[in-house]
Amino acid sequence: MFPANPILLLGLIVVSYLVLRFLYKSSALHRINKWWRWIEDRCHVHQFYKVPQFNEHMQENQLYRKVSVYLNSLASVEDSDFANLFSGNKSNEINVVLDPDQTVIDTFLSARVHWTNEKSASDGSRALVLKIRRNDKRRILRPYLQHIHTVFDEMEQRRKEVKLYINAETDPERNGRWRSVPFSHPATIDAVAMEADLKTKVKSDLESFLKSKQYYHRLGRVWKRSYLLYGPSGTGKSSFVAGMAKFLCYDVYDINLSNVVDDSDLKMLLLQTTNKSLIVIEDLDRYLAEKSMAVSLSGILNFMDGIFSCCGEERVMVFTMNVKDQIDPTVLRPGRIDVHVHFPLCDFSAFKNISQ
Ligand SMILES: Nc1ncnc2c1ncn2[C@@H]1O[C@H](COP(=O)(O)OP(=O)(O)OP(=O)(O)O)[C@@H](O)[C@H]1O
Repeated sequence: MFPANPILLLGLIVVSYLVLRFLYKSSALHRINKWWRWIEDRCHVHQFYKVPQFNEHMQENQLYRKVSVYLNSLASVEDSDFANLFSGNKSNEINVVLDPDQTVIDTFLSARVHWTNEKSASDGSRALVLKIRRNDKRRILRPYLQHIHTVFDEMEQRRKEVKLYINAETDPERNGRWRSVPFSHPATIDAVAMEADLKTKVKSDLESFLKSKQYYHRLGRVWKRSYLLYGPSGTGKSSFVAGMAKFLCYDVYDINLSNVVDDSDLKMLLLQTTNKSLIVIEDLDRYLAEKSMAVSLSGILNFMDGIFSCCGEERVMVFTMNVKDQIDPTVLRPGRIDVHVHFPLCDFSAFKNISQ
């Protein structure tokens, strides 16, 4: 099959290499692939769905915004012939935005869909037009739109600036009102020195919590999880809380129990927190040991697991303590505390990690 003459064989290899190099350099393979897809598309009946930028009352269509953010995040946007480059909100962030009349291809559950960015010649308004094969429509349309919603929500969550809310106000008139500041704590979970296995376990526990909405709903449970971080002072508990908030991209509500007037004030504070938040009470053991607590033990128990703690979802509660041995076991029972994380005094390897 191959020429016996070595010179001919060498010539054949060189020519094949040059042909392949030419095809690759001239984007001919890319073009052939495009033409093939074009021919293939002509062989199917399609259905079109328009997502206009504005409704008939000229209000912005939220779905348009979601689809547009979703499409601009796809790697295939970069394959379109024209795309615009914009700087993003964060430094080093560059956004690729589809130009009018450009088409981007997406794949979902092995079906290919096309989105075209249309601009109306009459009023300049835009619309995104979804082209989907009629055969795939029933199977993928709804799950695909749901997928776009989910991806959009995740992206928004990652992009938003995390805030720290504090109930620091001692003025009785204003007590119970949250004050917010940008949360700029430099700690990350990775930067906290602790046993590697334990860190991995906590990270994967947080990750699976984020994905467990259906699981909690199926069991009829509120989508929340509580952590107890305990160990001597100065062992990294507060830093770990900051790392958790950053990892989850949740706002932090730091409850200072000294500024809480009574049980119902604590209730109000909780009711005024938002979903997707991390609610922290530091040094709970010290507070529970105080003789003259403004908030009763039952107030604390209800805060952790009572009926009003269920108003809202996707919340993580974190309590820190120096020691948990003297604590009333009802405070620590499962449901009130789901995960216990011990922060021992630094050993030599942890010390090395911190001081690096
Ligand atoms: N394991 C650790 N990993 C990284 N940094 C640590 C660690 N332990 C302590 N530090 C550093 O020591 C300082 C105190 O840590 P942090 O406030 O997180 O401790 P804490 O356990 O919350 O203390 P307290 O109980 O007194 O509030 C911080 O600057 C933190 O960066």
